[in-house]
Amino acid sequence: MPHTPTAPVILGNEPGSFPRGVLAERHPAIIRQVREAFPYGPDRHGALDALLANCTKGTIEPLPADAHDRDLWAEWGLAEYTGRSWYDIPWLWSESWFYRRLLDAVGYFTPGPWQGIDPFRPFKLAELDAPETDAELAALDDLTDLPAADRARALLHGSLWGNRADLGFRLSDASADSKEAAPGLVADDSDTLWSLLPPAGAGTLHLVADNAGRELVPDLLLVAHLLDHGHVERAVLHVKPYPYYVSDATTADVVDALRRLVSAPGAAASYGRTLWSAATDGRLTIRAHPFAAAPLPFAHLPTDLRAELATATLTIVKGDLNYRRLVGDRLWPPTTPFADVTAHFPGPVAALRTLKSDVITGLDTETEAALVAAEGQRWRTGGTHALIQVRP
Ligand SMILES: O=P(O)(O)OC[C@@]1(O)O[C@H](CO)[C@@H](O)[C@@H]1O
Repeated sequence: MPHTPTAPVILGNEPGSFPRGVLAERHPAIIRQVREAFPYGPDRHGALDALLANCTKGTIEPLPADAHDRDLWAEWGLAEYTGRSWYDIPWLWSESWFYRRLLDAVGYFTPGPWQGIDPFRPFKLAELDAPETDAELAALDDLTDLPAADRARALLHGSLWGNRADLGFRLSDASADSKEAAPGLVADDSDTLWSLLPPAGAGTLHLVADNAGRELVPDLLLVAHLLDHGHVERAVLHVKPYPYYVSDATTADVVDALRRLVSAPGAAASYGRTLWSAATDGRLTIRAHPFAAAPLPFAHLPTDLRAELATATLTIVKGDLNYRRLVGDRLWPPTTPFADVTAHFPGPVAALRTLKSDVITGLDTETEAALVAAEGQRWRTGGTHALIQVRP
């Protein structure tokens, strides 16, 4: 019998816990920011007021009878959680539900003037247009003279640390921008990662993207390098089908990032052109599967997506939320082997993640002890540590 490890699912009801803070403070802050960012009329303000009351004090309510995705949410457990407090059900579920309901409140799915308007777009664009993005793109010129393998490693680290502070994280943590990245990684399987992506590889990379802007740009640069240097023949970029977790990338965000790259000075533009032509000839495809915004762990991948990922040479899973979905949003003992908790995944998988929630696996005993001695449990959520974990 294979060993199937398990641990308590994270809920939002533990007083003083990080998840409870997200439900009780971060979500109201996000409602406030979105409200202030658009000239919504009284109907939208009323709907945002109702959501604020519901998500902090109310219970999970059914979707309207004509909701386009009623069947999906039924499959994803809505009936089981209806009538229960947002705090008492799996945190992963209530967070996804928040973004789904926020989009309802701003009219994203309703025929009318606000249909399809991304409520997070002003924040995403501000980041893409920021001087820091210019500086990051200009730094690519310095990589040009490096041997290709060193450039690849630098781009891998760019993609990893690009995850450091997503916009949702920054809304409730004013110091997130100024935090120094810890020098070391808490786990580093990058040698295994490179062994799965040798030069002259003929396979397909799947990259499950996380945030737009300053995370997506380095993700795209890494993909461009891997395509350009023949590590893979094709790449598939998985994005969200609708705005989610404030800064998660959608197709529109990929377009913005690509346009930013091709119009940049210096080396950045040639990465952009590589990607643009790969998209044009089918070597780079974008996928926005509904399951990308599902409130469930990847152990519940639907059949079509499971079959697709089974053919991948490697799937790179970016970011904190995708890590939670990959290993299961549970309070694992930190030394639980990463290979055990990802055994369900249909092919080789790599996680690139900065640590922004309680979930962690795959640490060795010494690393965990050193982190606890230095920081108590703050290292789990502070966004200053990172990992590269691979299950071949
Ligand atoms: O997936 P990302 O962008 O790296 O992080 C998402 C995040 O900010 O949102 C969750 C709390 O809302 C946490 O899992 C994590 O801190």
